[in-house]
This record gives sequence, structure tokens and C-alpha cells, in this order.
Amino acid sequence: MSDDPRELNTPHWQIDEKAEGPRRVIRSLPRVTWPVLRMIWDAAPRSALLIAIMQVTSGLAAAFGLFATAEVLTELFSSGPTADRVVAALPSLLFVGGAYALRGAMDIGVAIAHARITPAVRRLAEERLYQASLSVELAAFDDAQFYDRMHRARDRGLFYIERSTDNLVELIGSVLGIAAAVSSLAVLHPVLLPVLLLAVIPDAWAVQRSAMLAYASMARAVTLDRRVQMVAELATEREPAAEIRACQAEPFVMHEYRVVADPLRDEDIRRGVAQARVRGVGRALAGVGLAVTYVVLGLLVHASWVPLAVAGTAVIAIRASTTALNRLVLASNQLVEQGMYVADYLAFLDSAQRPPVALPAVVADPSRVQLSNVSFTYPTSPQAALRDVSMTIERGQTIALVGENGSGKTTLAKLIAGLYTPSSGLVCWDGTDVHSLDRASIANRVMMVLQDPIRWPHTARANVQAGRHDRDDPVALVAAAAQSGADEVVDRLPSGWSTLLSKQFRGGQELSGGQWQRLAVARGLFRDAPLLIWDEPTAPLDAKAEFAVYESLRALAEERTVVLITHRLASVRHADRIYLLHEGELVEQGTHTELMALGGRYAELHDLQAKMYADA
Ligand SMILES: Nc1ncnc2c1ncn2[C@@H]1O[C@H](COP(=O)(O)OP(=O)(O)OP(=O)(O)O)[C@@H](O)[C@H]1O
Repeated sequence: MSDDPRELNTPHWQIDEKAEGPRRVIRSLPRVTWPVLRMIWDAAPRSALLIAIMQVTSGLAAAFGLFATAEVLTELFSSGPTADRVVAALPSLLFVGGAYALRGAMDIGVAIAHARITPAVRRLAEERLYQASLSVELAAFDDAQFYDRMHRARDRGLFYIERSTDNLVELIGSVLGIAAAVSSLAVLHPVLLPVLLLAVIPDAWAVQRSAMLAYASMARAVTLDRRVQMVAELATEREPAAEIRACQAEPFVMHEYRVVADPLRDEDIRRGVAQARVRGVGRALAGVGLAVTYVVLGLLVHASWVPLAVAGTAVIAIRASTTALNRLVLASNQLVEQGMYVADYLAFLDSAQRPPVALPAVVADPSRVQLSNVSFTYPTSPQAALRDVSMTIERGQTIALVGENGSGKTTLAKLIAGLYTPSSGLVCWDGTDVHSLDRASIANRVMMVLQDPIRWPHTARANVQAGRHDRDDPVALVAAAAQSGADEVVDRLPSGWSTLLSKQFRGGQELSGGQWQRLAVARGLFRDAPLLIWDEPTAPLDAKAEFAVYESLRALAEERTVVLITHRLASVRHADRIYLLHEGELVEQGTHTELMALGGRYAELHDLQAKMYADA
């Protein structure tokens, strides 16, 4: 990392710096509110309906309350004995009380419905996101842009959907509040409308200006903020903790933190001070505006254009609308800011969506997997990982894929399993292109133990059962554990199979790399599928566990098809066919005896390993 925080790209989403101010907000508001409204409706339709009814009722109550206030004031300001005036005003006074009580009740109802809506929206947004990311093709995870989009949707999108929900409820409430004040003033006397504008414009200017400052500041600080997050992960997460200490990199991490945290702090201070100044100016202007409003009201009363009682009501309405307008401006600004994160989230869902197509399932026990001139290039890679590979795997065969690091073995195994689609060429299961087969049915026939298996943060039992989560077979569970050596691991755990395997939770246990691998092998065995793909399953295992795994592999191979990837050439000696890959191409194939007789790369690698072990 360099000292220049600018080296990090600005976020991928665009900040619309040209279109600023109220124009930006007014233009973008419908676009950002619509998806949030739909989300609210999908998540909690009843609460959404209730909130709409209650907000409208609250607005109506406010409007009728103002009319009644004018009535009360008219009676009180009329001529006659005070007692008579109060008595005459009583019915209207009761109405005012009733209207405000109703408004209060509605506002409590809105708050309760609001409390139900936000968690429901969050829950729905999360479910849609996880569903989408679990349903995308594996290759999407190799596409940096897609991956980045997904993380933005997860990290920011979810959070801001929740905030947008709150702001939308606030926005609708404040619009109705203003509508109530404006409509009652218009009915009382139309000349009061320009008077209202006079009072609220300075305040609205200040709130809008302050929100703009916040937006511009966010645009400047967002890169720094992302970088602080990255440093925060280095400083506080478990994974990098050991290496940072081993390399004595603590001062370096702190230096990285300061490099970005100082300008971020300065930016925050600048924004805070500028906002405070704007608010100060806004208050002063609002004060002047209010004074002018009162003078104008006084003149209107003096000229007998407006009765005194109506002018008094106008003062109350003006104060109510100023408060509502402040809320409206703030909520709409925040909604627009949050809209870009919501749009990010929705764009991710769109890009991840696959229309469901009903395809035929592959037969239960396929007799042949055939690859014809298969090439494959990773989405962001300049060169092909596999070129023109052809091979046939017959039922019951054990085949081995060997070759140097990066030669394409894992990629080939994933193509065989139907996890990747070839860039060109065909992968056929029993003569049918995997493209035309139901993906789930192919996955159902495969068990794969990968180089870097998942460490499920669950119990030991769940770690093995995850191989086929809906298979409830304790006997098979114990057998898989015995075949992989996982039983020894489980025996040593404080609560046996029920021990939680995650240090992140209280009472959780951590395992060594080899112990995790034994559980992964057990998981593969528990899955019990006709095609086994083993990608370096024994690399982190000790000699005893490795021996046990190969013994069980030999037993399993009698009734299954096995694709074995390994660098340990002694383990592939008995394979029916060995394929040697070099830089993505299949350069040699045959039995161990044939390849040794060929005297090519395989023989060379084999002799090298034999010599290494002999020397050791
Ligand atoms: N997700 C990926 N995105 C881009 N390129 C990748 C990806 N995974 C692998 N590659 C590239 O594809 C090539 C083949 O990788 P692969 O993992 O199939 O090799 P391998 O033979 O299994 O290697 P190893 O023996 O080290 O496990 C390599 O050049 C690697 O850099």
C-alpha cells in the first residue's frame, strides 16, 4: 500500500456531482422511492396499508383541527361578555381537542406499524440477496465486477434499504403534514399561502444547503471511508492477526490507519463546521422571515383582508408547516443519497436472476462423462485455463489428473462436475450436453472434496452432514467418520459430535488444518454419490490419515467413478487412466505403465518424486 489514499479507486457507483441541489433531489426522488415502496409492500402489506390510512387520517385531523382553531379564535375574539364567548367557543374547542387526540393516536399507530415494517423489509431484502447469490453460476464468483457488485449490495445495500424505509415513512408523513396546513390555510384565506411561503423558504434553504454539504462531503470521504474499513479489518479480524504479529506489521497497520483516518477526520470536521454555519445563517433568515410574516399578517388584519382569528390560526399553521418542511427536506435528501445504494442492490438482484427453465434430469447412475475439445477461460483472465481437452470417463473407472501447479486440474474437475460451462467444446453426461440437463440433477450425482473445503461454523455433526444435509442416517455418519479418520477428531472434542467448531462463539473449538480436512473427507463420503472428485484430499493429512483415506478411496472406487487429483504420483499408480496436464493442455494419457514406458513428462515427474522420497 502506498501513502496516497487516491490509489484506491473511487467506488464503482457513480456520484452525480454535476446535478446538485434541489434539482437533483426533485429529479431523482420518484426513481428512488418507487423500489423502496414496492419492497415495503412486498415485506409487510398490512402494515403498509395501515400506515397509509393512519398518515392520511393524521393529516385530515390536523387540517380539521386548524379549521376548528379558527372557529375557537373567532368566538373568543367576538364581542360580548367573556363567559359567553368561552361558552360559545366550547364546541369548537372540544373539536380541536378531539382532532389533536385523534392525530396523537394516529401518530402512535404509525410508529407501531413503522416498527413492524423496517425489520420486515430488512428480512426480505436479505433473503432476496442471499437467494440471488446462492443461485448464480460458480463462474460469476470469478468475475471481479460481479463479486464487487455483490459485496456492495450486501454491505451497503441492505443497510440503506432499511434507512430508506424509515426516510420514506418520514417523507410521506411530512408531505401530508404540509398538505394539511396548506389546504386549511387556502380554505381560510388564499392570501395566506404566499405568507406561508415567506416564512418557510429561509428554513427550507438552510436544511437543503446543509444536506447538500453532507452529500458533497460524503462524495469526497467515501474512498477514505472504504480504506479505513479495510484497515479496520486488518487490525481486528482473526485471520490476519497471526501473520501481522509474525511479521511485526503492527506499526505498519497503524501507519496505514493514520494515513487515511486523519484526512477523514478533517473532512468530517469541515463538513460539521460548514453545516453549523449554514444552519446559523438559516436560523437568522428564518427569524427575519417570521418577523416579516407577522408584519404582513398584521397589515392584512389592519386592512381587514383577514380576520384576526384567521391570522392567529395562520401563525399555528405556519409553525407546523415549517417543522414538517424541515423533515421533508431532510428525508428527501437522505432518500436520494441512499437511492444509489438501493439501486446497487437492485442491480445486483437483476444481474443474478436466472429465468427458471425445466430441463431433463441426468440418469441416476450415468455410464459415461465425455469431454470433446473443451476450452475454458476465466471471466477476467487474459488466457485460457484449459485448451482443447478431450477425454472419456466410463462408469466405475478411476482416473487421475496430474500436472504442475496451475496446469488446469481443478478447473477440469469443475467442468466435469458441471460447475463451469466450457467456453468452447462440449461436456456430455451419457451423451447429453450438460447445458441441456438439469444442473441440480448433475450436482446430485457428484461428490467433491476440494483443496480448501468449507469450515462450517457449526457442530462436528453438521460439518459432516452438510455433504447431504437432508440425509438423516447416523449409521452412515459414523461409517464416513471411521473411513476418513474423522472419528478420532470427534472423539477428542469436549462434546463429541455436538461440539461447535468455531472460535467466534462461546464454547467453540478450533481444529488444525488436517483435522478440518478429515471432516471434509468424511463429508464427501457421507454424500455418497456415484461420481467422486477428489482434489488433493490428503495434502494436509498426516501419514496415518492419508493411508486411511486412500484405503477407503480404494473401497469406494469399486462401485463408483473416481476422478483423483493429486501431486503424489505414487497414489495414482493403480488408476485406470492417468491424464497429464501442462499449461491447460492434455499432453499425456495412459496407464502408469504406459506413461512410464513413454518416458515423457509423467515419467520425469515420477522419477523425480521417487528420488526425493528415497533421499528423504
Ligand atoms: N478463479 C480463477 N480466476 C481466474 N483464473 C483462475 C482462477 N482459478 C484458477 N485460475 C487460473 O487457471 C489456471 C488453472 O488453475 P487450476 O486451479 O485449475 O490449476 P491446478 O492444476 O488445479 O493447480 P494446483 O495444482 O496448484 O491446484 C491457473 O493459471 C490459475 O491461475
